[in-house]
Amino acid sequence: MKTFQEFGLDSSVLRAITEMGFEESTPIQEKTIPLAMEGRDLIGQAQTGTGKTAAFGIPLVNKINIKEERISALIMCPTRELAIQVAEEIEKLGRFKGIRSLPIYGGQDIVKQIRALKKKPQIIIGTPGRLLDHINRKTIKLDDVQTVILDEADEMLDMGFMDDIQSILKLVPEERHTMLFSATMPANIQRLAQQFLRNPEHVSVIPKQVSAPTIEQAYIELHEKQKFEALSRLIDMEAPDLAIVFGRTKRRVDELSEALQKRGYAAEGLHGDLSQNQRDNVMRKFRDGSIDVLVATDVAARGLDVSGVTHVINFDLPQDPESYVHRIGRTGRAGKEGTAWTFVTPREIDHLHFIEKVTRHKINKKPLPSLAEAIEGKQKLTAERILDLLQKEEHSEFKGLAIQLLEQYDSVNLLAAAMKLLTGDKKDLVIELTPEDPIRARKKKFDVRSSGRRVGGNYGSGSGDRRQGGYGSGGSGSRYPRKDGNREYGSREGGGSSYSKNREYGSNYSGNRDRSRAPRKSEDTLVSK
Ligand SMILES: Nc1ncnc2c1ncn2[C@@H]1O[C@H](COP(=O)(O)OP(=O)(O)OP(=O)(O)O)[C@@H](O)[C@H]1O
Ligand SMILES: [Mg+2]
Repeated sequence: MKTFQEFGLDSSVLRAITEMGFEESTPIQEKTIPLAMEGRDLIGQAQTGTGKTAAFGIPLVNKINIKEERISALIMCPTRELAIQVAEEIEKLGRFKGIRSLPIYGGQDIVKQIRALKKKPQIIIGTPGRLLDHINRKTIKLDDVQTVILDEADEMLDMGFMDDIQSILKLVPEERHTMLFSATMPANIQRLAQQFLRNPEHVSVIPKQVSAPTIEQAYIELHEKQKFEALSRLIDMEAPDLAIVFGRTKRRVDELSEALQKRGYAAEGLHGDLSQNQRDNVMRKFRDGSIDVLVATDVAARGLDVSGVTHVINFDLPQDPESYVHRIGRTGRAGKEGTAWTFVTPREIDHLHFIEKVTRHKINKKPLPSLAEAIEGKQKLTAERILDLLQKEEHSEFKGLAIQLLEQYDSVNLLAAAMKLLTGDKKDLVIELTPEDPIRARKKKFDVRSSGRRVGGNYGSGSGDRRQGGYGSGGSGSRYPRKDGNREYGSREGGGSSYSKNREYGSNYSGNRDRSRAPRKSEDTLVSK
């Protein structure tokens, strides 16, 4: 791999890269940085957690003229959390150069944003809904934008952001540098690329499989009713540092996070019906480790980079292979190991096979963890906690009492009783979750296709165009059942502006659906029951 010195970057940018602890470039960075520095439009695809943010961030900050007092670059992201995170990375990369960057997303006080915009940032990192809102208010002008980056481009398309992106890009000069990035590039991304990019270079570093090889993947076949018990056993057994548990709907996430709390786990939920404050709090607690289980809808599936996530558990099977790839990609990042477990009900097995086929990776079956294994795991953890405290020598105030007790009781029994108390077993607490419908795949046409030319390592699950706004608009062709207004396929963002209202997902907009994801065409492989 190349070192960053070899790219001919500005010394202030190199300094920032060094401070961030990056020694060598990752494969996607090695390929895209030189091309981006030449100003080539490109589509960049690489596995989750392999540094795509810096792959576009480094050439971008390198290029920005700090004397510029107008917005010269725009990065668009599908969710607020991702916009915040990407903005932080850009900030880090640009700090020695003195670059001004600003995240702009829904749910945050717009007046505050307008005030921050007066400081003349050169780079804006935003979610489409709120960006449009500012454009409409004329608080953001795009006439001088020279570079546009769409992070998680396929997701933005899939969420029905196409109109918003089109409206935004119409206001950006045609003479510009445009780049798209994602770990997954379904064939329909071609349409977006044709429209927005000029003679793009396809850069793909997807070796054989779409998911990072550092992720150990397994599934457990079980019935809906067994899921909660299985989850708590898994957590006890595996003792994750940090885990993300994905649920299908907001209701699921609420019920599940509450249930986990009742059982004594430090868990909280994240979905698009929470206020931005709540969302920020949950993310902060997860990042600093004050909670260790994040229960989330697909709002957390894309792009989020939290170090220390050792486990991803798909409590509910994801809707499509892309979602699977991104969800499990929250672990096993930057070369670290990770484990991804997926719960599959018997009726969903076909869908799981479809995911395996499209992602070109066999997912091994594992047995349901037994109660004995769970207990053993929990006991081990308790012992570790005790030994940890012993080493830190933070227990002196209990020594007097310990001596007294040991004079009267047997030491083994005493310690065992203390451990039982510490282990805090609340297994007798009965938890009942509202069941979710199974996801089912259509029997025929499991072929992995793409329309015409492949986009890099495209695995082409979505061969058809996805119409916009199909879901929730009353059409009968939706592949998702409509009866459950609680569904969320990833909270997207919206700014509460007039045009984004009926597609507002991220804020407190009361619509149950978080996004109007379009149905795939009939020849596609996924359908609802
Ligand atoms: N050259 C590098 N050396 C070491 N670590 C790096 C390097 N580049 C990026 N990283 C780190 O790797 C992690 C993953 O990077 P990033 O979030 O950009 O991945 P990604 O490819 O965008 O993943 P996703 O597809 O999930 O969005 C981050 O913590 C980032 O700081
Ligand atoms: Mg990313």
